[in-house]
Amino acid sequence: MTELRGPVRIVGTGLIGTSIGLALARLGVVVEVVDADPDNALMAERIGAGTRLVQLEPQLVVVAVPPDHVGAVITEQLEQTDAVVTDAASVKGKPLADAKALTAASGRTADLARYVGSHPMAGSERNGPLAGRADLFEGATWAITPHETSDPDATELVRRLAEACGARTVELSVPDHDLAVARVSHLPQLMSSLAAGTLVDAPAEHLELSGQGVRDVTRIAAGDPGLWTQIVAANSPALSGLLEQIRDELDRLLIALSKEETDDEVTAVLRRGVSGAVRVPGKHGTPHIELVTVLVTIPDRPGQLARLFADAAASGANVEDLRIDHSPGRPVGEVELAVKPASVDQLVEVLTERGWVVHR
Ligand SMILES: NC(=O)C1=CN([C@@H]2O[C@H](COP(=O)(O)OP(=O)(O)OC[C@H]3O[C@@H](n4cnc5c(N)ncnc54)[C@H](O)[C@@H]3O)[C@@H](O)[C@H]2O)C=CC1
Ligand SMILES: O=C(O)C(=O)Cc1ccc(O)cc1
Repeated sequence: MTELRGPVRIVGTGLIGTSIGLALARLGVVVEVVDADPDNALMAERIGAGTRLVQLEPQLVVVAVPPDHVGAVITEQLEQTDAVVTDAASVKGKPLADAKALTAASGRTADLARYVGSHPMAGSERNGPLAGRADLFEGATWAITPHETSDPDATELVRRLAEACGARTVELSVPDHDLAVARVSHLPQLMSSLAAGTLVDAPAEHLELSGQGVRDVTRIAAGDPGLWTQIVAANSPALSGLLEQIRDELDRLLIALSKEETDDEVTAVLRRGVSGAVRVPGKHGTPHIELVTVLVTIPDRPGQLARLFADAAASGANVEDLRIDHSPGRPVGEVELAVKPASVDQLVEVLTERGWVVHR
């Protein structure tokens, strides 16, 4: 009963809906794509995320529309089908409250047993079907958020959906989910936007000094302001608490900076940051592991990265993470390889032997 057999109907074929469609279609699941914007549904179909008209009843409906519309679309799909319905919205409290109000108004509260919320914790700052990727959720975490009356079989089917997309699932209550994402997703988005916003009036020659740090901090600021306004507004209670905490710390920092002796307070802020940053789990949801980074200078010529990886592999080191800092106009780039401490000596030795310029 809980096997994911399909058909799966995807309502909303933007970045997330198209990526889910591509992942399922790859496994041979029949996918139907629906979108309020016919061009987006057509584009999703053309790139292989599903078909616009599937004559069969869906087993599962995935609602991947912006948060403000999710509750209404969930309700509509519960009414029109006998399928299990899930959604992918970045916030779970508001869609559930909207769906409860709408199903109560039409006397169909019992339908909600077939609804189980979910949230894939992967995406990008891009939107629309063309940004979709079959491997977007590979190795990512996917939150499953059953509510009080969700049917356990429905919850299991939604878990199967996440697993079919290559994700690992975590089950959370709706309020817990919203608190968690306020910390790990919505606050970082606002901090990135605030930092990037200070660059709007910066002179071009200041921006020329930009390195990897500012790129890292501002990457997600490029996210769609329309979507993020809906996410932030829907999660305002959880976010307000965190923003008040940041405001208090900013006030303390400003007072410290206005004094002659600022070092202790500034160091305290920076130390707290180090302690928080190491708590962020590593890739594939595994606990954070201590890694050592090795910086390699790489000539800007075709084939150099492939040669570097082959040489790194020859040393026996497994590259756990990778960053390429390549400023346009420079004849060389820097590649940062992160490896386990036990393999770093051998890596540096082999790379140096083979002519690479390596810094630790
Ligand atoms: N962007 C991201 O990185 C992530 C987004 N999400 C969530 O996934 C959902 C979709 O986000 P994206 O794919 O990024 O947005 P998107 O803007 O790329 O796609 C949204 C799609 O929904 C369609 N749509 C809007 N209202 C509709 C309606 N009433 N009925 C049918 N189609 C409708 C739009 O035409 C568009 O094609 C949102 O709820 C978002 O919170 C979840 C994880 C990551
Ligand atoms: O771009 C990134 O790194 C993200 O983290 C994307 C993202 C955006 C919204 C979500 O609800 C979940 C993930």
